[in-house]
Amino acid sequence: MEETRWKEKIKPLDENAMEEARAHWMTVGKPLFSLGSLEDAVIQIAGIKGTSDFELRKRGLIIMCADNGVVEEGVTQTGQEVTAIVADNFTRGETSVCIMAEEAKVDLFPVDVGMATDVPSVTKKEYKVMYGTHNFAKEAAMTREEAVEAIEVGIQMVKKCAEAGYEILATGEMGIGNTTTSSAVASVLLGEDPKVMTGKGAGLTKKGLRKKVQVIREAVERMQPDKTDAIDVLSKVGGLDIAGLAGVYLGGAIYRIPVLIDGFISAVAALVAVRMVPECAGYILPSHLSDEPASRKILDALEKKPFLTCGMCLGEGTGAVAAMPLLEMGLQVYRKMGTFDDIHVEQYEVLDGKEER
Ligand SMILES: Cc1cc2ncn([C@H]3O[C@H](COP(=O)(O)O)[C@@H](O)[C@H]3O)c2cc1C
Ligand SMILES: O=C(O)c1cccnc1
Repeated sequence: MEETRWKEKIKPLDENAMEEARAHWMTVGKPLFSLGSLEDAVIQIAGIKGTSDFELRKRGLIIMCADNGVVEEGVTQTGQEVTAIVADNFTRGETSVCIMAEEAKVDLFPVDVGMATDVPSVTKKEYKVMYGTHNFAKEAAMTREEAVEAIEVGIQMVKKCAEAGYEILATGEMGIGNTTTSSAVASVLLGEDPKVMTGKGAGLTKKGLRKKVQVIREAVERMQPDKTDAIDVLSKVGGLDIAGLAGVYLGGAIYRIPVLIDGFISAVAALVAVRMVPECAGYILPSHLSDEPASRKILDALEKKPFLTCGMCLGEGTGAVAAMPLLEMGLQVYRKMGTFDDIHVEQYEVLDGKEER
């Protein structure tokens, strides 16, 4: 089983480093626990990195780009040529996430894991699994082997980033039709009705949304993906971008780099990764709550509480990139702020960090 091979490479979080970070927060001269989940994130990242003394200055965003055969069914507002246009624009600084990433000092790594056409500025033969998936309304989106290959591409990308010294990674995707595949995968994995798990994606009329739900429902009923086997679900009704991102989460756990979830699609990929190898969950951090209707359910299933809730639903990694400066602010308070002793504030009782909040 592929999962066993990945699982063997993942170690548990470093409890000592987390204990040190937790204890340090208790000395920082501010109301205890007052930076909320930013404090938890710093503690978690200490566990990931195996030290309570770390920086998150070198930041990367891995953007998985792929096409989805199911767009033939009329489940999107634009054609699949948009995937290639936006992918190319990632390399010119001309997409929404490029502009946000410049502000947040995040480097972009767009990857063609399966676009329908080659985009010379992005496509590399070694990462391209296939030229778009098949239409899952008619046949399985891809073979099991192709899904695993896309997962391996994600792991490889993280390896490269680890070797280049990246300290934190964000996930992003570009692929017209990928909210359809994400809703299909999520409804199978969570055992929910496709209607509950499906939204308008990049924009659909009410009629278009009804069609999208119907296409997902019929495909799931016909192909009967095995909900206990995430790779089966991916290959029958998923996408190469989701598979590639699942690999990025696994890679984060293997190479001990924190990986931020972006929006709906990226959260579904995190769910796939965690269903394959539950041990990778500790290496994953949330960012925002996407406005796609099923996002809350997916983050709940992952037991991740988003830092930001501002109704974003853009994809490309925008939500994950938006959370980076916030995390950085929390980290710099942890690193630079004086202790209660330094600022001459006496506490009546000194707590050890194990108290209930
Ligand atoms: C111009 C444009 C830029 C985008 N950037 C991200 N997405 C987002 O929309 C797509 C998913 O929505 P759907 O499933 O409805 O196709 C993904 O590519 C996602 O990243 C975009 C979509 C468009 C149209
Ligand atoms: O939440 C997302 O990631 C999202 C939602 C709609 C369209 N594209 C991306």
